[in-house]
Amino acid sequence: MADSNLFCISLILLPLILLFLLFLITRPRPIQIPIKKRHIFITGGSSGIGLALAHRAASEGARVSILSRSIDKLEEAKNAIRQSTGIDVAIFAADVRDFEAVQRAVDEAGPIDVLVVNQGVFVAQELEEQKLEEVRFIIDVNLMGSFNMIKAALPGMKRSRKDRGPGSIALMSSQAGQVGIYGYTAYSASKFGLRGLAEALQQEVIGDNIHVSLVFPPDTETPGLTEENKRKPQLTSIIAASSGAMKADEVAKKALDGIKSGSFTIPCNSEGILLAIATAGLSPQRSYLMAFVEVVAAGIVRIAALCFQWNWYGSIEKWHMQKNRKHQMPP
Ligand SMILES: NC(=O)C1=CN([C@@H]2O[C@H](COP(=O)(O)OP(=O)(O)OC[C@H]3O[C@@H](n4cnc5c(N)ncnc54)[C@H](OP(=O)(O)O)[C@@H]3O)[C@@H](O)[C@H]2O)C=CC1
Ligand SMILES: CCCCCCCCCCCCCCCC(=O)[C@@H](N)CO
Repeated sequence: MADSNLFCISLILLPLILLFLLFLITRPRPIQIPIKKRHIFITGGSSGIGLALAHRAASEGARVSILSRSIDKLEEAKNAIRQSTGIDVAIFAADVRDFEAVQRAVDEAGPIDVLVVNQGVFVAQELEEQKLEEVRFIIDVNLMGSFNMIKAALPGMKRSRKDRGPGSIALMSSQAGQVGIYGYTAYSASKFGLRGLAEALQQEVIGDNIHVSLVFPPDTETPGLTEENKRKPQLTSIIAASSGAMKADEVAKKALDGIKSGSFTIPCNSEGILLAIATAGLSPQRSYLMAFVEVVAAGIVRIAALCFQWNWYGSIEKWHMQKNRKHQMPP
């Protein structure tokens, strides 16, 4: 009897002790990043997720700047945002691969409070089929382009922090930046790279009151995805379907809410929450409640992850079998 009482008490007490311990140690400390009346600078803001973010930020009362290459698409985006919100956004035509051009845009735009590094290109293909040129293009735009953007914006962001409150740098990764997916060797590498960049950068800029976020969307309905789908290995589509698809505006809402609440990791759907727990690793965590979930769910989520791999390798095996069968058929 006494034994079972003790068991019941520890069943309640142990989680509470763990929760309290995590409350004491989780770092960095929680932060709120206001958006209203602040300058938000969005790369790749002329299309898809970036455009949806620009819309939202403008309607929430932020001063918005968007940057991308095509001036026509920028003008079109500006007009669309003006029509739906009555607000004018500033537009900057530059290629993120060109540091000088990016620097000029940043200087002209003025002090940035929230930088959203969202530009990205994606061409899914088996590495054996993909030209090295295309690999380099993906790494250059997604990873080096993000370095260029941050290098250009950071000095101004630091300088203006004291009188302008907390700043934020948010990077658009992808669920393919949490787990490698067939057809995404180059793309996954570029997005995994962003995580290393973000984790290291957060330690470097916390002292300047700048807070880093990483957004991990699943497939999202955008002009970019439509283009990608024209030429995508079947297995890439099958595996990516494990996480379903979202609308650009839904992703933009998750991203903006995550940025405002200062989250380091921003998942976008329920599979994304599982992925975030499964890949928590040594990433910073501001919420002791999320830290609690990560600790308690780690084992079971690893089992779920292994089930997903089991399912994916099953699809790969089946696909190879079908391919071989086709090859053996007489003409
Ligand atoms: N859609 C999806 O399924 C998912 C997308 N993501 C990520 O979200 C981000 C946005 O994707 P999405 O909205 O679909 O993409 P879109 O292709 O719809 O838009 C991409 C934007 O980036 C700009 N851009 C592309 N290359 C450059 C460059 N070299 N310099 C400056 N701007 C550039 C484009 O304008 P322009 O071409 O005129 O330069 C455009 O504004 C990307 O980082 C992507 O990897 C993550 C998960 C899923
Ligand atoms: C522990 C359990 C985990 C469960 C969930 C696993 C699901 C993973 C699916 C990954 C999908 C990747 C889509 C990439 C989208 C993208 O970035 C492109 N559309 C852009 O090209």
